[in-house]
Amino acid sequence: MRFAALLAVLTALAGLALAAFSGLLISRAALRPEVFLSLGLLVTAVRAAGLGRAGMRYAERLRGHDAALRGSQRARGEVYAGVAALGRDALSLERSGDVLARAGADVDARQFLALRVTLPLWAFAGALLALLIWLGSLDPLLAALGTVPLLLGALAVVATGPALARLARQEQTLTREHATTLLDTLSASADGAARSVQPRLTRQAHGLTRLSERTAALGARLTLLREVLGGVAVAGVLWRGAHLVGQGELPGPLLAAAALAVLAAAELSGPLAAMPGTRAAAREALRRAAQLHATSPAVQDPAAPRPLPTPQGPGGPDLHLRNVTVRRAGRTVLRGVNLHVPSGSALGLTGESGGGKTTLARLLSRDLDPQEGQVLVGGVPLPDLRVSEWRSRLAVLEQDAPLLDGTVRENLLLGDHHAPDARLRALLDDLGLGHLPLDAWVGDGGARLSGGERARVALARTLLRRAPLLILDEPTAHLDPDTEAQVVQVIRRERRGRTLLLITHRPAPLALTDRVAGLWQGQLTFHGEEPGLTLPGIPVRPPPEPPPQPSPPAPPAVPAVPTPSPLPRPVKEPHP
Ligand SMILES: Nc1ncnc2c1ncn2[C@@H]1O[C@H](COP(=O)(O)OP(=O)(O)OP(=O)(O)O)[C@@H](O)[C@H]1O
Repeated sequence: MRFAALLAVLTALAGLALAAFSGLLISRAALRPEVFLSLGLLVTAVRAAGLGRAGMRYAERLRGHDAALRGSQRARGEVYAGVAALGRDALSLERSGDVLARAGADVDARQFLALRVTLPLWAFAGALLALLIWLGSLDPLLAALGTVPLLLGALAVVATGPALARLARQEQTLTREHATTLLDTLSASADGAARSVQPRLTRQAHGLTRLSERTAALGARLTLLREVLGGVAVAGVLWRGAHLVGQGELPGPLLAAAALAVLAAAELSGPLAAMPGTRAAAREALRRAAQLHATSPAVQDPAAPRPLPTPQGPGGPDLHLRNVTVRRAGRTVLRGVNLHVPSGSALGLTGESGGGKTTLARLLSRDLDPQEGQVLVGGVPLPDLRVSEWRSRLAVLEQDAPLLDGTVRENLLLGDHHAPDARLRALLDDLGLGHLPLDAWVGDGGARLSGGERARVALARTLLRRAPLLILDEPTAHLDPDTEAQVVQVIRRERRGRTLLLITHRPAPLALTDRVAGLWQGQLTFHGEEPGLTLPGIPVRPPPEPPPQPSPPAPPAVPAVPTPSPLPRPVKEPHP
C-alpha cells in the first residue's frame, strides 16, 4: 500500500512536471520568434494532445462505464423480473447457485462486452485507419509496412478466437457449477453431507485452475505474437522511411513521427486478445437470459387484468376454491376440493404430511394454478387479476422461511418499511424475543439464531405486513409449549380484522381458527362440520355461545384445543 501511495505521488509529480516543462518550452519558444512557428506550435500541439488524450480518456471511461452500468442495471432488473415471474414453485426447480450466477456473473459478462470488446475494437480500427491514410499519403509501401503487421496481429486474435471462446465458455460453466456445488455444500454442511461433496469441489477447483492456465498460455502466445508483429511494423517503417529520407523524399522528423505513431497503434491492439473470451462469455450469458425468459412461469398475468374486487370486509374479499384439482409430479395432490373462506374468518388446515396444505396455500397466493377447477377472489377468477397486485394483499409466512443476511431490524422492515423501532421492539418482546437486539446480525439465512428465534423473527416480519389475507404455514414449529402459547396470543391480536389461513400439525394454534379442515389423500374434510366426520385429536368446536341467560348456569366451557398431541388420520364416524 505504501508503495502504491509512493507511485500515486510520483504520478502526480510527473503530471506537474509535464505541465511546468510544457509552459517553459512554449514560453522559451515564444521568446525566439524564428523558431516559434515551427517549434512552439509543435510543443503546444504535444501539450494539447497530451491533455486532450487524458480528457477524452476520462470522458470515454465516464460514458462507457455509465452505459455499461445502466445496461447491467437493466439486465439485473430483467433477471429479477424473470425470477419473480417464475414464482416460488417453479423457482424451487432452479439451483440457488445457478440463480445467483444469472444475477451476478452473467450480468457482469454482458456488461464487459461493451467495455472490453466494442470500445477497444473501435479504438484500434479508428487508429489503424488514420495511420493507413496518413502513411499512405507519404508513401504506399510505408503505409503497408506500418499497418499490415498490425492487421495480422488482429487477425491472429480472430484465428485464435474459437479456442479462446471455447475456454471462456468452459470456464464460465465450471465457475457456475463450482458456485452451485459450494452453495449446496454450505447449506448441507450441518448434516455432514459436505464431506462427501468435497472431492467434487476439489476436482472443480483443479479444473478451473487448468482452464485459467490454458487461457493464460494462449493469451501469452498471442501477446508475444502481437509484440513481435508490432516490432516488425516499426522496423519496416524505419527501414522504408530511412530509404525515403536518404532519397530526400521524406523529411527526417516525419520518420520519427511515423515510427512512434505505429508504436502507439500497436499498443492499442493490446486489449484485442481479451475480446474472444469476453464475447463468448457475454453470448453465453445472453443465451441463458433468453432461456430464463423462455421458461414459462407457473402463472402469468392476464392480457387485460381486472381490478381487484371490492373487499367484503377488512379481511379482503371472500375466497372460494371450486372443484380444484392439482397434480404435481404426476401425483394428484388435491382432488376436487371445494372451500369457502369468508372475509375476516380464520381457517385452520391440518392433515397428513405431503397432503397438499402448502399446495393449497400456493393456489391462494397464485404461485400455481390448478389443473382443474377455479380459485375465486370475491367472485373473480384469480387468473383474471394482476399477479403482483393480488400478492400485495397477502402476508405469507412460508414453512421454515429463511431470514436475509442482515440485522434483525432490516429483516423486520421487509414486512413494513415504515415501522418504527418501538413497534418492532414491542412485537419482538411479545414473541418472547426480548433478549434479541434489533441490531443483532442474523447471519446467512438466519444461521446465527436458534431455530425457534428464526421462526419468530420470520413470523414477526409477516405479521408486520399490512395485508388483509394472512397465510401462516407452521408458525409455531420449533417452539416449546409455553412460548407457543405466547406466540398464539400475538397472532390472535395481530390477525384481528384479517382473513387467516393457518397451516399446522400442532393443535395449539388451531385455537385461533373458526374452522378446522384436514387434507387427507387430496380431499378436504371439515372437522365437526360435515356429517359424521371429525379429526381425532381435535375436539368438536363448541357451538357459538348462547346469549346470557339468568338461569340455569352455563355449562363449563369446553376448551377449544386440548394439550398438544399429534394429529392422526380422520375417522369416518357412522352417520347418526
Ligand atoms: N415444487 C414442487 N414440484 C413438484 N411437486 C411438489 C412441489 N412441492 C411439493 N410437491 C409435492 O406436492 C405434494 C404436496 O406437498 P405440500 O408441500 O403441499 O404438502 P404439505 O401438506 O404442505 O406437507 P407438509 O405437512 O409435510 O408440509 C407432495 O407430494 C410434494 O412432494
